[in-house]
Amino acid sequence: MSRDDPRIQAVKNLVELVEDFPKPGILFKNLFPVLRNPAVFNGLIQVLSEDIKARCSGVEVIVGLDSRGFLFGPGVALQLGVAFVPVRKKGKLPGETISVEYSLEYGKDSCEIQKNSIRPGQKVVIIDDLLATGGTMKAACDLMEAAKAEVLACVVVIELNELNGKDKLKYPVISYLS
Ligand SMILES: O=P(O)(O)OC[C@H]1O[C@H](OP(=O)(O)OP(=O)(O)O)[C@H](O)[C@@H]1O
Ligand SMILES: Nc1ncnc2[nH]cnc12
Repeated sequence: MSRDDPRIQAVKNLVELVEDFPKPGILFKNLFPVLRNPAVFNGLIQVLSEDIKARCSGVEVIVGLDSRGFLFGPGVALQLGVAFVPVRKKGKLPGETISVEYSLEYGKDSCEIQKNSIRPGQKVVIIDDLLATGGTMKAACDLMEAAKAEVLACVVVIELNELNGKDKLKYPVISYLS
């Protein structure tokens, strides 16, 4: 089981916990120290890639979420020899886009992909650093459905179990730390 993999334990040891950031009451889990340690960062990319290869047969596209999904998605896509496609927050992508709106704690936001970036029927795996309420990942799943892609799994390094983000998602969630 990958959660017990020493490469994941090494990641766990580097996660920085910051109280009351960015707001009072939030315990922020910062993965940036992992990127300062090439051996641990590489180990994480290897574990993610091995699991996706084993569990998401036929994956054709790794979809990374703006912005911290961009830290891990491209490395995994390179390992697997498949495409990387970014989901961006609104107004950042040129040309024709597909957008979906999603709810935040206060108000709404939207995210987008370039219309020609994913073909109907393509098998995709969505990657982000962390699943909290699940609103961001749900919006990405909705975008994939709008593009008629087939979502094989949602992969995050950290899942905040107490927020039940998984309940918003109808696809398998693969996570490593909580
Ligand atoms: O499950 P949710 O409640 O939607 O929260 C999880 C999202 O929040 C964070 O991103 P953030 O919006 O802070 O943007 P960033 O990656 O650009 O820092 C995190 O990287 C996830 O994308
Ligand atoms: N607790 C948390 N730590 C890091 N990123 C987050 N995004 C949403 N909640 C977060």
